[in-house]
Amino acid sequence: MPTISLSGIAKSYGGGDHAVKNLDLLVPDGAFMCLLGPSGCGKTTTLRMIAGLEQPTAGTIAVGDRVLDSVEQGLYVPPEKRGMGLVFQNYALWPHLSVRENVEFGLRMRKVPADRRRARAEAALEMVHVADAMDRYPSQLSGGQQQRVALARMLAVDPAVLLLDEPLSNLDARLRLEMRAELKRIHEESGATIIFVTHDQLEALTMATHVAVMNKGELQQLAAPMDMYGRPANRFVAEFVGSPPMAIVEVGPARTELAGSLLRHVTSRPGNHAPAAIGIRPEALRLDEPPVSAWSETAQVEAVLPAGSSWTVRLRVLDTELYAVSYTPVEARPGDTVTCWTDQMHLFDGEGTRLAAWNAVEVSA
Ligand SMILES: Nc1ncnc2c1ncn2[C@@H]1O[C@H](COP(=O)(O)OP(=O)(O)OP(=O)(O)O)[C@@H](O)[C@H]1O
Repeated sequence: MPTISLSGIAKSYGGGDHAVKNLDLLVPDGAFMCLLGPSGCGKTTTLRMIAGLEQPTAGTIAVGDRVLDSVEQGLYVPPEKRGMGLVFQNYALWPHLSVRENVEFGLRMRKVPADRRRARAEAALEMVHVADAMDRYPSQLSGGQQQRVALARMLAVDPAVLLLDEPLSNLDARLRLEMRAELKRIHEESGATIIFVTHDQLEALTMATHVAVMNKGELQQLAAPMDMYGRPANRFVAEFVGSPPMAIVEVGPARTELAGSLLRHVTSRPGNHAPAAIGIRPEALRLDEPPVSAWSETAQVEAVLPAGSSWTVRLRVLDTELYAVSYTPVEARPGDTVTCWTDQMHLFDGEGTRLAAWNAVEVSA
């Protein structure tokens, strides 16, 4: 299926505030696109408009040359004629139908002959690893299995576009992890285009080929996951993507001692102007021997929080608390004085936009 394009899409409900504002988005053929953002940012509304479940109040949605919505031309294609499969957070399986019958349901509606129906349902259930529960009823399955059956029901129809709205939200941590890997495999095997709504940045980073971060109905950035992490377009994306979040140090006129120290380092390099804020990711704040070119300060260790494979350390650096995350064991104890350093900072201007180029300390990711 060709590229899905949204141009100038807006949506307001009953004349109220805009749930989605002037959205331009290209979803390339075969992409795994995650719409990521906090609750209420317009992700679900965007997905529902692509599905045809909501009509935009302005703009155009097209798949290749085929226009699905055009407010200007008064054009609207209903959901069943869009050739897209949908799975929502509250996946409704028919309780009176067996797993197999549930998965065959969509095929039956499309008048697929019985033998082919059976084969495709079985293949889809194999794909999501619930084929052994084929003859059970939904009430006899765990939440995770039900979720997989909902996915199989959609996959059996073999849509070129899969639209998924927080489909893993009801699963426990282990199943979520398993299903993420599963969805990634299904995407690679089927070649389908997937649009996936989530507010979980880890989910987006681990599965997507493209991440679209939204806030307050507006697209903040569209990028490949690691680019988004390494080069966030603005403060919103910088703070939303990454866990623990990036520390942002304001560099206003009444600045903290830490801000002053960072600023001296930044502006000591030729060509660097004073930013309005400086961001440091916890994993970029290091506690080992600093290279000469890095910014460094002495710090007091306030707390060490081991988490199995990583150590989070709360530090007091001059007059400010900062968190460092280390993936090698931290020997320091509370009360110790250590040296912390970084050579990876993100500089933001007064509008919150990340300053594009910052020589010598530009994040390499
Ligand atoms: N049917 C509706 N009627 C009125 N307002 C709505 C409707 N659906 C959504 N909204 C509003 O539109 C905005 C965007 O909602 P939307 O559901 O798209 O956000 P979201 O990012 O998917 O959030 P969540 O993660 O909580 O589902 C919100 O302010 C919401 O209150």
